[in-house]
Amino acid sequence: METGSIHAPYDEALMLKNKSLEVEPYLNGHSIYLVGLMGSGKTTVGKILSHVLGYSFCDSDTLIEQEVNGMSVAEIFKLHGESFFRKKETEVLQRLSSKKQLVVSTGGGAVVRDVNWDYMQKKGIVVWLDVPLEALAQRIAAVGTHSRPLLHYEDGDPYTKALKRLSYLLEQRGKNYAKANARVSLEEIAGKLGYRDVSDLTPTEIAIEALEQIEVYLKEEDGMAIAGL
Ligand SMILES: Nc1ncnc2c1ncn2[C@@H]1O[C@H](COP(=O)(O)OP(=O)(O)O)[C@@H](O)[C@H]1O
Ligand SMILES: O=C(O)C1=C[C@@H](OP(=O)(O)O)[C@@H](O)[C@H](O)C1
Ligand SMILES: [Mg+2]
Repeated sequence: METGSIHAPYDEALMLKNKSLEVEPYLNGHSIYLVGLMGSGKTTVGKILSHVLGYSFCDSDTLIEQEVNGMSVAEIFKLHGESFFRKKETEVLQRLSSKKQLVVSTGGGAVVRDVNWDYMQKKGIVVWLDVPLEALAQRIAAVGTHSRPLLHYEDGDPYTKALKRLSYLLEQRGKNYAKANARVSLEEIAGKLGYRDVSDLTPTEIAIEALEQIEVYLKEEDGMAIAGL
C-alpha cells in the first residue's frame, strides 16, 4: 500500500467545527471584523466563519450599496467620489459597532480612518487576512478589476495592473493592517501545512487559522479583558 503522502486526507469541515466550539467561550459573543487588501478573501472567509459560529454575516460594501439605492461600489466612486464612499463606510461601521455576534467583511480601505477602528473594536475583534501580493493579483485577474475602481489606474494586463496598484496600496496601508488584533498569514499557514504555494490553501483552512489566531489573542491578557472573562 502506498504510504507517506505528505497531506493525510482530513476532514477540514470537522476541524473547523471543532475549532469554533473551542473558541466560542472565549469569543463571548464578540463580533469579528475581517480586514485586508482587495482580494484577500474577507467576503469568502467571512461567510464560512459566520456559518460555523452561527453569527450573522455582513459585507460593508454590500450595505453601502444598499444605502445608495443599489448603486455598485464602482458607480458610487464614479458618481459621488471616494470621500462620499468613505463617509458611508464609516456610517455603516458605526451602525454595526453596537451589535454582537456578527462577522463583518470590511472593504479593503476601512483600516485607513482611525474612527473606523474605534467602531470595529468597540464590540469586535479585528482580524487581518495577510495574503502575498502575487496571490492577490492572480485572484483579482481571474475575476477582473471592473468592480474595484481603485485598481483601474494602471495600464497593462489585469494581473500586472492589479499587482502594481496592490503594491502601492500595501505601502500606504501596511501599518494600518498591522494594527489588527490578530493576523492570519497565508504564507505561515502554507508552511505549517506543508503546501508549496498559498494558492493550495482552501478558504476553510484559512478560516480555521483565523479562529486559531483569535483564540491566541483572546487567551492573552488584554484579549481576556476584552472578552469580559
Ligand atoms: N483561499 C482562496 N483561494 C483561492 N481563491 C480565493 C480564496 N479566497 C478567496 N478567493 C477568491 O478571490 C476573490 C476575492 O475574494 P473576496 O472574498 O471577494 O475578497 P475580498 O472581499 O477580500 O476582496 C474571489 O474571486 C474569491 O473567489
Ligand atoms: O481597498 C479599497 O480601498 C477598497 C476595497 C473594496 O472592497 P474589497 O476589499 O472587498 O475589494 C471596496 O471597499 C472599494 O473598492 C475600496
Ligand atoms: Mg469583499
